[in-house]
Amino acid sequence: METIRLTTAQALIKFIQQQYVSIDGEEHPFVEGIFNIFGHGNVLGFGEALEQNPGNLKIIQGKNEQGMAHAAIAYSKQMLRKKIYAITTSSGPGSANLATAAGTALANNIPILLLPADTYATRQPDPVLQQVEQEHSIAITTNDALQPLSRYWDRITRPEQLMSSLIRAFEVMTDPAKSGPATVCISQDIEGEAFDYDVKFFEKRVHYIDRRLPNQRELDGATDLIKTSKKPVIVVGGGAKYSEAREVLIEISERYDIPLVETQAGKSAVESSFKNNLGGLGITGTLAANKAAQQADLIIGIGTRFTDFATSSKTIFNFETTKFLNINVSRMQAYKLDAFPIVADAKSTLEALIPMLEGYKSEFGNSITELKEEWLVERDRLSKITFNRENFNPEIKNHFSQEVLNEYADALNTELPQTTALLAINETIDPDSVIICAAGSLPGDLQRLWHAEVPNTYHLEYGYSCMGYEVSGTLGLKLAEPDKEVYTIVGDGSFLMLHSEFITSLQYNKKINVLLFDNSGYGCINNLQMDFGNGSYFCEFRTDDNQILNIDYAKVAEGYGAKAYRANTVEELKAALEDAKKQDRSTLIEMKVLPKTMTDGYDGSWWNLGVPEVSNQEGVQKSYEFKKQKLQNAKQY
Ligand SMILES: Cc1ncc(C[n+]2csc(CCOP(=O)(O)OP(=O)(O)O)c2C)c(N)n1
Ligand SMILES: O=C1C[C@@H](O)[C@H](O)[C@@H](O)C1=O
Ligand SMILES: [Mg+2]
Repeated sequence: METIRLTTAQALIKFIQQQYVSIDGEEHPFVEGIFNIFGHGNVLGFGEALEQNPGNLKIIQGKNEQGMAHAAIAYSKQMLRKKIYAITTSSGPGSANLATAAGTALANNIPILLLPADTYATRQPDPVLQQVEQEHSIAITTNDALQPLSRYWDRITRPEQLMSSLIRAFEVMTDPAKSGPATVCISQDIEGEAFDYDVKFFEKRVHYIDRRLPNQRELDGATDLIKTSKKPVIVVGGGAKYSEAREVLIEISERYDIPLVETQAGKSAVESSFKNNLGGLGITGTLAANKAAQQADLIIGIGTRFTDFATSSKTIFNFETTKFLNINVSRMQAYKLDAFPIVADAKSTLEALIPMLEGYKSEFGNSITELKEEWLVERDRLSKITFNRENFNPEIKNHFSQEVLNEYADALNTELPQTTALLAINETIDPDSVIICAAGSLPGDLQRLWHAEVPNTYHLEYGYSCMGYEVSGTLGLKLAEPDKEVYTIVGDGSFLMLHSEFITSLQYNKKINVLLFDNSGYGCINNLQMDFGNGSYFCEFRTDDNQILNIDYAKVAEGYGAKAYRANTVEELKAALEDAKKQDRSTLIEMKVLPKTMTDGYDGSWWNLGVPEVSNQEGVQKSYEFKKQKLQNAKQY
């Protein structure tokens, strides 16, 4: 056997450069690059291996392990899971910082390769710097915390273990049904230990991402269900986007009058202007989509996990009469809601189904257009909200008095409502630019209001809805879309939680644009607590003497070296957006927006929250009674 003597880290770096994927006949390398933050756990092993043999890998120094992993997730998500970045971190806190990102990748089914360093295999220096110690087991390290957050997890304590481990990791990451984070932890002494590796291990390896085809039984069952339904509705989930099913979704919808409604992950699989696209479903959905869903006697879930928030899946449908048909590459997902399951690729399934439905028409007829038009009137209204200091009735009603709203207007020196600002942005930025968001009130506003007219230009991380994904993710977006403008849509809370990769974007000249909506608080959570009968409690950003915090975020951005703008009117905002397009370095536009001016929920969408069963507050008691009533008609599982 021909062998090559390499350290474990050298072998790993050599191997990942030889991994290719083949999709629809196109082949390319799977690993684009590697983010790093070096510490004592990885600087010698991984650092040396990368310095000696970076090959074509793009090497990027991150500023926070979670942040750089979020950038990697966004890159992979935007590349429709066809390419990834790997991440090398030190041990202990460096790897612990990956936990949030691993969860984000897992919840969203996004492949990334996490390579945290681990404690010593020899245990000689134990406890090494940053090693935690448990009384009941010496084998547990910080990296065990990543096990439940990884789709694949392994610990390398011998150089030769690397071979079988990496083959498994890449098999998992390149399988659409299992895709998610692969975590390979490497004992830091083993990173540098050498072994005579079989040269075959380093030969080019192609992972075929084939489209799984539906079988005849599945197709017949689906045809029967659709043909016997009067009002079927298609839920376009993330799987439809990854499968690039745009054309077939439009075709089935147009030919058979079947409305499309979108999840956060599915939005922009089909452009918003498509006549039968009714927009977002669920608690953050549109009036049109939720009305169609309530009328439906068949829900066709395509590549959706049916999360209850993004689809109101357990409450919005009529469970006495509505049937479900799920098309999903994951058997686990396809089983949900007692559906008739088709375990197959979305695009291939629709291609096969379309001719089988010949002669069918739903009973929606013109009502799809009517629902859409009714919603567009509402959207237009939301674009024109203006504040006044006497009798302003915000979208989120009966929470703050006029006095408190005026206090915000004075403290933040603004009269800008959130929906007005957001729709001005939608109007001003180029349609092929890409926006990203993850948490707070903005995802709801976006799912309802944003018109994405170019496929794959709406990037929402709403599987984990992780604050801090937004700015970090935009760096990954720019790596995936180097020729487009990319925009972070972010609240002040999320910005404060994590924005360290903004600096990385400046460092490597990867221009991103941060659009910061500052309402001085955790606005959506404040809405939740007050909606359910509580007071305003620790969700506003107020000082001990009750003053509203006013942070100069533009100055913060300038301090980093970015071009910054302050825009508190629509005119200022539009001018800033136009000027930002001309810049070649990262920009930040700070908008002070009034609280309670985000969108509210529409009829039919409801969210099961942990409302206290007993409370002295009348509002809480009423909320609990309402919940009990709602749960009577909700699906129990
Ligand atoms: C990492 C993380 N921690 C906590 C939460 C819970 N959470 C969701 S939204 C939110 C507040 C968001 O505030 P901000 O970004 O200012 O947005 P706003 O709601 O004010 O528009 C919190 C604390 C979360 N989603 N992610
Ligand atoms: O708790 C939450 C409520 C949602 O409104 C928000 O978007 C999400 O980030 C969250 O965590
Ligand atoms: Mg806020």
